[in-house]
Amino acid sequence: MTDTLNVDGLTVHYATREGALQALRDVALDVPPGQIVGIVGESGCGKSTLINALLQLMPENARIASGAIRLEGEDLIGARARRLRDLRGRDIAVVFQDPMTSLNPVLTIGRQMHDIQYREKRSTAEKRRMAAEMLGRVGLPDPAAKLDAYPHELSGGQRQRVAIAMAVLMRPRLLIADEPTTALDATLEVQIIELLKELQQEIGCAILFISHHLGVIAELCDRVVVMYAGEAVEEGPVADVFQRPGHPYTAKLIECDPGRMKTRVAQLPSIPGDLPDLTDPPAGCIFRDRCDRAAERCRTRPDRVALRGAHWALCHFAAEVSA
Ligand SMILES: Nc1ncnc2c1ncn2[C@@H]1O[C@H](COP(=O)(O)OP(=O)(O)OP(=O)(O)O)[C@@H](O)[C@H]1O
Repeated sequence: MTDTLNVDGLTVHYATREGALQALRDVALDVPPGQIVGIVGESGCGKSTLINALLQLMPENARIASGAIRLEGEDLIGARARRLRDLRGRDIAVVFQDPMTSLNPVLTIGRQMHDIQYREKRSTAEKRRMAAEMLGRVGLPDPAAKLDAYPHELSGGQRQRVAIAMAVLMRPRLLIADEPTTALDATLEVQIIELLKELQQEIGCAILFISHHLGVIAELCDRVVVMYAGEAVEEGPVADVFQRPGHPYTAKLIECDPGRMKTRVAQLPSIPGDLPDLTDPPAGCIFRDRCDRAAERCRTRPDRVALRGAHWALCHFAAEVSA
């Protein structure tokens, strides 16, 4: 079956005064239909660059040096601007950390939910009914009245629910959720995660879920991709990756504070050292300078080492780390 999203060998550079900054190097990932794939990595690992590339909304100094991005087999990098607008308006929905990114402050919620159904052949009354029903589904009290409210009249949690309701109303093929719960308190976060799970099962879309929270990824996702300094360094089924990581970076994240897996602390554990300079990344393993296991061999670039099932890690010692 064709993957909903397929990213292959994606390399993105930013032009900077110091030279080309290699924000993504040879990143590959697949999101199969109906699955939830998580992406985890510390700040600067390239998550935003990846999302912008997926949406083909990149800053002027960005350049896709190589690779392919396919939505159900259709190449997005070569797609025309009009086709991309169509895809973004219907097939790819995004829920951002700050719901105001996707809500228009000067339009009522009802108007925005009406507009998002622009391609549906429904009457205005029917669209309004569908919108209210969706607001009810995401747990907003008094949904019909909320349609006449402006975004600033709602709380942050309510706005995020509206953003999710709007995304789901699109019935997208791919939903990209970019840290959608990071700004919310823990109780709300649980509710939003439950909601995403439920709606995903209902509409059957694939989800790419970006988060700093290892616990949330563990709870929500089928698979996880761990990113470090512009590279996907490990990927596999969530339980397998978190229980038996094959990359020392993943192992370190988990080892630094295993309690976080349960308590969902909002930040990734900090591990000693800094990200490498991406205008001049080290040859060989990208994690070498921060890794306890670094050896002479790590001066050469590791290949993917296959572990159990569809689990791999980009480390010469993956089999030992995982054991
Ligand atoms: N427009 C830009 N020009 C130059 N460098 C950039 C630009 N945008 C991002 N970068 C650099 O690219 C690298 C990846 O950044 P990116 O924002 O994708 O990471 P991130 O994982 O999303 O981090 P965060 O969680 O902090 O947003 C970083 O080194 C960042 O400084």
